Amino acid sequence: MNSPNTKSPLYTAYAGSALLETPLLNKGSAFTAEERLAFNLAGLLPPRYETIEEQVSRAYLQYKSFDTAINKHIYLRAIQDNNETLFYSLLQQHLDEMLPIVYTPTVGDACEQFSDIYRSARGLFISYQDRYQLDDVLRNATKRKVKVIVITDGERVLGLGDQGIGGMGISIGKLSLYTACGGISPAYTLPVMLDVGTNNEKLLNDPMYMGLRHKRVNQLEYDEFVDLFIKAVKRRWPEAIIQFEDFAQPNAMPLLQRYREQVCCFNDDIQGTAAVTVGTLLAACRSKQVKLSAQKVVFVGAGSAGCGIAEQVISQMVAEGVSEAQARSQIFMIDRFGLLTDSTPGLRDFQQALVQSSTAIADWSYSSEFPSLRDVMNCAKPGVLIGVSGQPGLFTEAVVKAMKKGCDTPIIFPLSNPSRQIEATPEQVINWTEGDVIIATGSPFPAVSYAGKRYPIAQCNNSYIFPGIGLGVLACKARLISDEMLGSASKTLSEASPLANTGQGGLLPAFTELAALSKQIAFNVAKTAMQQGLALELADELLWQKINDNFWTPQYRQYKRVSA
Ligand SMILES: NC(=O)c1ccc[n+]([C@@H]2O[C@H](COP(=O)([O-])OP(=O)(O)OC[C@H]3O[C@@H](n4cnc5c(N)ncnc54)[C@H](O)[C@@H]3O)[C@@H](O)[C@H]2O)c1
Ligand SMILES: O=C(O)C[C@H](O)C(=O)O
Repeated sequence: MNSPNTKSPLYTAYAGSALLETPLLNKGSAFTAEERLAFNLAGLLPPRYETIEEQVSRAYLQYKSFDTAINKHIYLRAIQDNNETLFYSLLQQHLDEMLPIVYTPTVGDACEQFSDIYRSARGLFISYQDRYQLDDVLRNATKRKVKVIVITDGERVLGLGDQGIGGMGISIGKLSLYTACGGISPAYTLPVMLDVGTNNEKLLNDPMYMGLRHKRVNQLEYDEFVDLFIKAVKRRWPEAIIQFEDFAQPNAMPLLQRYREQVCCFNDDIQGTAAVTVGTLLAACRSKQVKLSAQKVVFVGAGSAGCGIAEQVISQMVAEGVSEAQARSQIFMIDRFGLLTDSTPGLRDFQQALVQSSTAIADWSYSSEFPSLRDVMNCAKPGVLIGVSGQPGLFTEAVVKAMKKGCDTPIIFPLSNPSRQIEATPEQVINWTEGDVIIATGSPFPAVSYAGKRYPIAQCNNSYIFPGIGLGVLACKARLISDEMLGSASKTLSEASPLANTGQGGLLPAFTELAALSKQIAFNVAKTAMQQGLALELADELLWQKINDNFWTPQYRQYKRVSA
């Protein structure tokens, strides 16, 4: 299929009900009289011809008639499975209102209830049983070229743990954002769920559960399966970007390390999160007129996201001129048992470089084996606090007040998703700091009013980053995705901060500006890839042209009939 975005007519052999049942092609009541004749649609549609704007108005009315977020989600997914152009047109016109329905927080409910609310299949469910027929499975997916794959095994969905096959909701949701915010045509995207079983007893005992009903396969079996999948993708679509999404901690980093030099891939929870958080931190520091390298930064949750962000913060501090040792000494990672130190047992590889030395904290006073979050607040006096634990309520009033006592205008980012897993709500943080705080969350929260002032809440979510990275990689045909390319996305985001640029407005640009921002991120990411020899050398003008050519917008094209 040609890019559905070009103005030329689209030639298709589909006709009659097959055409109406193909969501990428279906126009419903917008098929013209001429098309209805040419494609044997007479009698299959109500007589009136409608524009996409009229269809969007009706769909929005219907959307509004649902009271609960999950029912709205189910309704939108049904439109997506019926008519993708209409779905994206509707989403684009109501982006602020509908992103929380398509994506976090509602996507968390959709994953938890995946088998209960299941209507129709989308994407590829590849089960462990299919491991020796992956070429056939990928061939079944689509005849088209696939450019972006979002893959999950559903083991750590947001902060909701193992959701087994329900993780597919995340792959679908992320790809919806690739299209809505990064302009990647839905024709070229593929959500994938690798079903290796689940350790979630509730799901294993649920008669509705649609995934494999056994515990997750062992590590050797798992690694072999993922490897077979990556190799099969390489054979079928050698240029596709693979985005790893919501893998649990024991697999997230090892998979990234194993494949990042072999295929064009990235892990959104490690690298996308690091890029968006450093970009947002830079904006916060700029609006406070301080340097990130002058801050002590505390993380609650030393997992994939926390350690990924920490390493990127260190790189940024080094870029600002401090030594790596100095930068590392300013990072405090807290996990279940307290601060990670060089005497903490059982640390994972990626946590070991992020510990505090026992000598550095020798004069701290604390009562348990390792300093608690509160102890760290009192003793280190950090300027930045980041929550990526998936555990609600960890930023207590005492913790936030202790932090405020030790610094001016703390920067506090409770990033755990979905909303109900957040470490402290924006309202709590603003009350406890008496409004003297810079805050960003991972899920959307409404603005807070405090003492006559309105505080918009920035959503420091990966969705600011990955659509632009995908668009840039596709435009320049980058072979790999480097840390520098992610750093360039971060910098572009920070430069777009209304608060840092003007002293007013949100810390991050509105989601409605994401399409323009994604194009700018794409451009800068592609330039970095070229400088590193990872992509085609293109003149700026040609690169912009490729970005714009790749940017799909939801408009109907005129169809012409070709015989089958
Ligand atoms: N930008 C974003 O919005 C964004 C991006 C990525 C992840 N997240 C959120 O961050 C959370 C973690 O994601 P992850 O990929 O790092 O998961 P992970 O499982 O790799 O890490 C979570 C870590 O938190 C630790 N933890 C659990 N309870 C704790 C406690 N009481 N105190 C301190 N630490 C505790 C765990 O031991 C683990 O190391 C999730 O809720 C996810 O939704 C948000
Ligand atoms: O999915 C999101 O909203 C961000 C992040 O990938 C997460 O896992 O929370």
